[in-house]
Amino acid sequence: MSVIEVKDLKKSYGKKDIVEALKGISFNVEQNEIFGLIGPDGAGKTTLIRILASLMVADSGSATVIGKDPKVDYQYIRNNIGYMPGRFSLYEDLSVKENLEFFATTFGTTIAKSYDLIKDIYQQIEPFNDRKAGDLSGGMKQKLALCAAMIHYPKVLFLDEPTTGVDPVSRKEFWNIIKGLNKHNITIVVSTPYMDEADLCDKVALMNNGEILGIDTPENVAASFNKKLYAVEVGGSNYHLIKSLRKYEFMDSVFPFGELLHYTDKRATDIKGDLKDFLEKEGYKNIFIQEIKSNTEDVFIRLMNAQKK
Ligand SMILES: Nc1ncnc2c1ncn2[C@@H]1O[C@H](COP(=O)(O)OP(=O)(O)OP(=O)(O)O)[C@@H](O)[C@H]1O
Repeated sequence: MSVIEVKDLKKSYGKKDIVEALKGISFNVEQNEIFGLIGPDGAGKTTLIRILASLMVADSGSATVIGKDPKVDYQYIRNNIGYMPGRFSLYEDLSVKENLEFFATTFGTTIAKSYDLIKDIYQQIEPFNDRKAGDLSGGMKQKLALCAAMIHYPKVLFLDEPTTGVDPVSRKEFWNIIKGLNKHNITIVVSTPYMDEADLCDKVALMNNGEILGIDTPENVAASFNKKLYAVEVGGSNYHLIKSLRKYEFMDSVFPFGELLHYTDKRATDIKGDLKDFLEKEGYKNIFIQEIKSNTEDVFIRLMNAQKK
């Protein structure tokens, strides 16, 4: 049996202007997996996590978490899962230690009893034990929130965008922590809008607009891009370059990717020479074209474009 089983889950908001936040989502999460919900703002990640954490009820479909229905056995679910919401939800005017003691008491436990589980993270914030939570840095706040979410030895952890707005170094540290939780037999569902974090998960669901566009290991997702992909650069305005490439009769797709453009062609052959000729005729100089490996973001953009059609 999977730790989480979700089947055709639907949820809408509003009465007049209805927003379909989840349009029939299905997936399973296995024991000890780090399962990533990857998608932009509004994809439905928070709604999904809140339903699974028993904080919201779905309109239809079914879900089980550790074998229980969050709608029915919500007390059991709440006692056995950890939930870290997207926005900092601890008491800003309580100190680090007071916050943790508060959450420990709520679950009938103590910091000492949970120390083995939280120690790797807690040791990083312990020097600030007496500091008010509101005065911690963004990264420290996240670590405190994670400790609080784990204080009762949960079997499943739901982390809703834990790294959003956190600096890159803290983001990396946070992921090291998440990876380290594996040894404690904790199954983790983590949502993120950052595509590069997909590679850190065991399995990912690519979400957009209330739908799952694909579920697989990050390696298989990246490999599912079944076209030759090229990086194109001319050392000038990407805006004009996109406009030129969109005129090219063999253009299949083109989109900005950092400083470069990512381009696919309707032909399966190596088109570097032809494309360079075309761009030269368009008046470009210093043309750089290289075949590259696709990543999760390339696949995501392709799937989103297909979803729009
Ligand atoms: N309480 C609400 N009332 C009306 N619409 C809502 C409500 N909560 C969410 N929505 C809408 O439902 C959709 C899914 O939102 P949700 O918060 O689940 O997505 P998300 O992927 O977590 O994105 P975000 O990072 O923006 O929270 C969005 O269109 C959002 O505007």
